[in-house]
Amino acid sequence: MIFTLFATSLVFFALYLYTWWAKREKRQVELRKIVDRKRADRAESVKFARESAQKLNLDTRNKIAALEYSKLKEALQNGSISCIDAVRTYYHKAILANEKTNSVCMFVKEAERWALEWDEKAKDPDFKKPPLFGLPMSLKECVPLEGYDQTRGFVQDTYRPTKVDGVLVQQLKKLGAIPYVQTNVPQSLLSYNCSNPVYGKTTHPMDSTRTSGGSSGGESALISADGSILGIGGDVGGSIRIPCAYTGTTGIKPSHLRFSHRGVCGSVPGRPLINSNDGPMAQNVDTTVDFLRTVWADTWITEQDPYVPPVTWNEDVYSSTKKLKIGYYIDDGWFTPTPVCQRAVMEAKQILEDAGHTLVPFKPPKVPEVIRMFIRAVCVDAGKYLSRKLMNDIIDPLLYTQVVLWMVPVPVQRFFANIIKTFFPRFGSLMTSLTLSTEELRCTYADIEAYRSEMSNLIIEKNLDALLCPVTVTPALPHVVPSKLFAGTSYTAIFNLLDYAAGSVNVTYVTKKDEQDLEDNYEPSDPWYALAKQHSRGTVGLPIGVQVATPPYREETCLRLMREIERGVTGK
Ligand SMILES: CCCCCCCC/C=C\CCCCCCCC(=O)NCC(=O)O
Repeated sequence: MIFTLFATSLVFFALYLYTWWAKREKRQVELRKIVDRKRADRAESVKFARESAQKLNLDTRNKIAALEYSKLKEALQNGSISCIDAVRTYYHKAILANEKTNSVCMFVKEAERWALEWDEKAKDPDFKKPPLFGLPMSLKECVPLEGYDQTRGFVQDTYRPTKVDGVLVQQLKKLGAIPYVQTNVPQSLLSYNCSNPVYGKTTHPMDSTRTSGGSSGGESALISADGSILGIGGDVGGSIRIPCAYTGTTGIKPSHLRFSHRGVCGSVPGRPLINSNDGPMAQNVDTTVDFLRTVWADTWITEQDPYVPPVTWNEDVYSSTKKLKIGYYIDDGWFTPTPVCQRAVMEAKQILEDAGHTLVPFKPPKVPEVIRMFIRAVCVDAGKYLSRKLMNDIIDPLLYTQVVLWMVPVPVQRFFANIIKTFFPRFGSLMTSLTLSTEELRCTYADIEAYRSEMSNLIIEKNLDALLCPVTVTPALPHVVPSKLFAGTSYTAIFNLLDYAAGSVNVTYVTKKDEQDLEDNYEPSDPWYALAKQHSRGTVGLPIGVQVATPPYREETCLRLMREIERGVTGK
């Protein structure tokens, strides 16, 4: 009797599995067809951009291509170059960068028309040019742009073009900027590599076996390969700062209420306490400053979205010469960075001291706890939203490790956590991070609020204006590693949890001596350290950034210090 019952259950289970598998296979075939169609559309958009770029004569193109941001802006303002010529030049530059890095999702065809319309308006002698007049700008794929998909790397979200521009894009267009290209992201956005089944894998401009970072990895690759002068990324755990640090570019994640979130689709909708934000990415700090000074010049954003407080650009704070007190750390007590990332912080510290600031050691409290709270609150529902979407899609192989972790039921993770803690304590502790219940989640939200208070008290008590620390624990990693080494985001994630402003600026490049230090002084005491060590080999010449962070609404202080570090490094 028991045997019959068991055998029947087995048959039903096998049948259920087979039906599930057959349904999924059928869906995969449909999805692959969609991918083929989308890739053909992309090829068509590249063709369009190439033909448009070819209409520009070579001399003009070379002249415009050589202009740095401020000169390009000035030339557009004084009319020595036209908007259409600027767009065609940047179509050309992005095509070249894309051939090297696969960083472009779609060229924005309308950019041509918008440029011609601005040029037409500029013929009127009474026309007052807006401040970003004619400036070509790249946008991360998930930034809402009317008529274009925001797929976040999911095939199921292709051919669902956004109906209305996001508030930031509306403002960019009003200010005269011309979005000309959408850039690539990792599937789900919740990763710091950059690959998805729709548009494929974006590579680092200096080493194609490595990632340009993520999730704003299309932006960092395009900007670093000189295919864009200014772009918009997004960041919920490091997605602007890590790609910048990997590629030698610069960017800032403002505290989240300095921009509108209306219509913006992050990695997990309905996430109250871990705040993502858009932010500028560029080749240098001055460009990001100029951009933010322009978009925060007035309260236009607040007028469109009353949830954004009317906080405008504070030039006094940015231009202040007051000497500041800065807390610095090279190790957060959760993940010791590889030697080169520590050296970068010490060099930035020296630069800031030479500029007259006071640098004091600082230890952020409870970082192992912070990373657990972060993972719980960033996933919100223990990964259900993401795993459902992924199961209904073609899953990018570079995301497999993370996907498996989201799929293992939380009670099973909890059951094995204690056993795993005995031989891999850090992983074991994160195995309790996904939430088991609403009650646990509520408690974590309360803990995050308490942590914000604790940090505020510390910063006030120690009279600190800013913090200086690594961006992440290694130089740019091979494509497959970030999904295994998500624990390495503690240096960036903490500032999303705190909702601080945080930016990344390039300081140095990996040297042979750094590689020797890695061999001699970096102990691979657990599998994550072993991964970090193994994949930091062979990185001589790759850029390394540092991070500056300030409490909310002090973006101007953050940028001032980033600029001072940059000046100390480049002499310009
Ligand atoms: C051992 C069990 C662990 C559970 C599974 C954890 C899965 C990893 C979850 C979070 C990793 C966070 C990586 C963050 C990278 C940067 C992402 C980002 O900023 N994205 C932008 C956005 O989402 O808008």
